[in-house]
Amino acid sequence: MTSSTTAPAPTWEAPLAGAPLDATVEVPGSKSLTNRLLVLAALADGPGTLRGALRSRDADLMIRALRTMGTRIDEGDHASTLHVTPGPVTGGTEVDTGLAGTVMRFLPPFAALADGPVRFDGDPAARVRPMLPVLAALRALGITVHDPSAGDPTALPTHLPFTVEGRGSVPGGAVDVDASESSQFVSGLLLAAARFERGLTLRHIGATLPSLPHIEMTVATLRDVGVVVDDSRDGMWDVSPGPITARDVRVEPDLSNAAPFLASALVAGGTVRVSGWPTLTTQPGAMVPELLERMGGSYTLNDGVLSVTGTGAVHGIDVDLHAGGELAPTFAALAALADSPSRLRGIAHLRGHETDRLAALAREITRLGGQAEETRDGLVITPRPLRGDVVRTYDDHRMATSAALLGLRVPDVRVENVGTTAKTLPDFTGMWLSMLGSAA
Ligand SMILES: O=C(O)C1=C[C@@H](OP(=O)(O)O)[C@@H](O)[C@H](O)C1
Ligand SMILES: C=C(OP(=O)(O)O)C(=O)O
Repeated sequence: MTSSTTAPAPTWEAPLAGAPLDATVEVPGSKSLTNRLLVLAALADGPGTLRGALRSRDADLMIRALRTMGTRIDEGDHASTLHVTPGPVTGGTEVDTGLAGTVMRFLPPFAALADGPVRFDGDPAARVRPMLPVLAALRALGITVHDPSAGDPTALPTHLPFTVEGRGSVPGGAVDVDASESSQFVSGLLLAAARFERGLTLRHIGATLPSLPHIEMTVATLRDVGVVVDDSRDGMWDVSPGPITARDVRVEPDLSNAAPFLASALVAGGTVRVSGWPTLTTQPGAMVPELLERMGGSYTLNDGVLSVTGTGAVHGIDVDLHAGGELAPTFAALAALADSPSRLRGIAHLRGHETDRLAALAREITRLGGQAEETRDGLVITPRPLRGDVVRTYDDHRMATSAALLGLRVPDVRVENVGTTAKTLPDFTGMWLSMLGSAA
């Protein structure tokens, strides 16, 4: 008898926490900072260096894309040290965005500076992520953006794939953008704007603006390299034309990637520490300690070491995560393990993330026997006794890490395609196991 059944995808058995935790975790560099600093280094007035940079799929896609557009990037003694030598931005090339929002949204404005066409494409899952606002802004600035392989090659593409026809310079000026689906539309335009002849006056015209800390991160990284940015009016940014100063910078650890590790202390009890925690940061992960405290943990920050301690009790929360949507999968998993209902609000834009995260979280929590419902702009999660099953991850690194968090308490959670964590954290399973290995 022949069978056309394909073998089930291998799954990773999420380990149960056998005892309270006592672990210190070293989290690699921030994805958001690494990919901003790489873009700015590639546009700078001389060679610069990133230290403690993230090396993961998203960062490596950014490195490859910048190299293909004329930037030289060499590894130093350590893979996380990157020496960046800018060159003229070259076209006649292709950029693979993978599933990286930072690559697909930050690089089209950069490619507008190229001396020829730059074709963008990515993973199948990337082809449904929103792109129109940034492409419409480029077109309004006089840049041709089109898909030569489309039925109407002059139409403005709404999604990947597309081609940006660089002409060697961008006049710049004033433009509107609707960034209600992603702050990355604003960040991408601002990052290249100092190299536009007249700079850029950008106005957000949408009803809501998610991920403000990430826009503040863009403005702060621009100011750090000498770019003049006026953000004194709400929803408006004015970037003056001028040089971008080459620098030698250290990248902060990724606080959003620290979140599932710190949250483990609440689920398993005990203490989890993350070293290198900045006292001042624009990362939305800065919200994590206070949110964990509201859910039953306690924390201290001493000499750059953040320690979160839990008792195993997790309380429900009503929280607006508009400013830090990328934290939602971690908090949804915690909510499913809590002793009272939770509401996560302000995160409608998660429907355009790596996957439709609201649908994916509701579906997977329900699959384990939990109760999770989508609302217009978030999730309502009512704790129920959970049972093990395969958790689908939909190419989403944060679906995988949140499934691991559930697996600390729910026996027999098997995580489909845990390798998807390589998007931002290539050694996730090793780090997770060593956190548990040091259980008291
Ligand atoms: O600019 C950035 O580095 C990011 C901005 C946010 O995007 P959205 O505003 O699309 O949520 C965030 O979720 C993403 O992980 C990283
Ligand atoms: C939304 C995320 O990623 P991206 O940068 O691909 O948008 C994320 O990391 O949670």
